[in-house]
Amino acid sequence: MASLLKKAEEGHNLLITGPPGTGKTHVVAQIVERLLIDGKQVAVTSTTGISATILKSKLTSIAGPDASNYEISMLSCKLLHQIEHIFRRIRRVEKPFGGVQVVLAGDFLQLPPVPTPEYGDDGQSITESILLQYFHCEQLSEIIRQSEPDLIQAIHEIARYQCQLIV
Ligand SMILES: Nc1ncnc2c1ncn2[C@@H]1O[C@H](COP(=O)(O)OP(=O)(O)OP(=O)(O)O)[C@@H](O)[C@H]1O
Repeated sequence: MASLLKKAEEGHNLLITGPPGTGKTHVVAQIVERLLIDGKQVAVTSTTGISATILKSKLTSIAGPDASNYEISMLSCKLLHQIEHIFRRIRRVEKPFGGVQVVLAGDFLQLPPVPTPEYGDDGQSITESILLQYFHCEQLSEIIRQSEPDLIQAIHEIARYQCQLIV
């Protein structure tokens, strides 16, 4: 986590992924708090109401324009590109995201994007987006929420569609 906080403070765009319980929400909350202490403006969004509620409960203060987006597996490629375009147009800065630092977090093995054909959005995941070249990507792997070895093994196996645990 220390290295992620350092990267965030240095202004890098971050993509934080990992299985359930590896501390993604925790580290995003820490990053937000740290950037606020550094005097930056931070906007936090989420693709689901429940994850926004969980994240908000971990934050003591929130304020707009460094951006953090949580539950990133549900963000479609099209929407990410639209956000990038809007940031560039509004700020009139020809850099990725108009120079706004962006932190994305989530688990691509959890909920996928919902296709919205009426907006021409096929629901493609951001994993193939060319914008990811502008991100420092880090995968968290240590499951912190659970301590039981069997359960942790089952979580990893479920994520790989290989669960063999029978109760
Ligand atoms: N560095 C840490 N120090 C102490 N506790 C931590 C740390 N990281 C995570 N935790 C705790 O571990 C639990 C799981 O963390 P968290 O909810 O951030 O995981 P997650 O990866 O976001 O999970 P999910 O994908 O299910 O939302 C929480 O209770 C959290 O407070």
